[in-house]
Amino acid sequence: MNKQAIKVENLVKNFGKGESLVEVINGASFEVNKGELVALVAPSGAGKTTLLMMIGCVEEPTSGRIWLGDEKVYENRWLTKETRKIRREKIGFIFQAHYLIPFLNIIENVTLVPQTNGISKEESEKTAMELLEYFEISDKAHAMPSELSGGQNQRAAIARALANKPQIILADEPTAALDIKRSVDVVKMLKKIATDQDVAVIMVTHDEAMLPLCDRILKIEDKKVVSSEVPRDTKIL
Ligand SMILES: Nc1ncnc2c1ncn2[C@@H]1O[C@H](COP(=O)(O)OP(=O)(O)OP(=O)(O)O)[C@@H](O)[C@H]1O
Repeated sequence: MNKQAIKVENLVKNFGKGESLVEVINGASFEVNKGELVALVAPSGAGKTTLLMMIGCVEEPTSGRIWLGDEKVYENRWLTKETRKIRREKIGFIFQAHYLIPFLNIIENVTLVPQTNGISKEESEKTAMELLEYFEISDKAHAMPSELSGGQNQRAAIARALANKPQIILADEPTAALDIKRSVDVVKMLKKIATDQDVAVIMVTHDEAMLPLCDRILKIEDKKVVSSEVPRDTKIL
């Protein structure tokens, strides 16, 4: 079976035109395998979120090629009209602020996308409860997001990202609002998901303490993407 979950070839992203042209990514090529947790690091403004949003079929690249699993989704244009469908079926997003819907309880938040995808209420609630149990917040299933701690809300947001059984998780600074212990918990959880469910996870982070918990680092350098090993000698909690 093909191990590749994401492949990007010669990707280019510019914003604006003429004098106001901003080149953000210029010729990025890399792959991420199933089961891998990869940290995406670069200075502020270097294009981390932009890159994540292109892989997530949210931001249209300027040129290049993107494969998600075996499917080529972009070659100088989106190869499908239904980028939203690809997003819904293949990708789970996790953000810094958890973005749970405040007027829905936790289980309603987690079942929203599967039900939008046509999964029955019963089946989506069964899967959601399994996920909430896995994340040790099943007792909060009927609580509102405002009744949960920051770490519990972030775990609920990860459960929501997993509810549509994505092949790829794109996490944009998922630990930025958490203290070190909770951050370590979240990153270890992402690694466990990657391993247990053969999901590819790309996690944007500014926190060097999280790097030893990842499998590999992708850095944006000179508008390209380079891969490096994680520092193994740093001791973490
Ligand atoms: N819609 C847009 N229009 C014009 N320029 C944009 C747009 N979105 C992003 N940019 C520019 O692209 C560059 C990369 O932005 P991006 O948010 O991807 O960086 P980042 O590495 O995620 O930064 P940070 O770490 O601060 O979140 C920045 O110079 C930004 O100003």
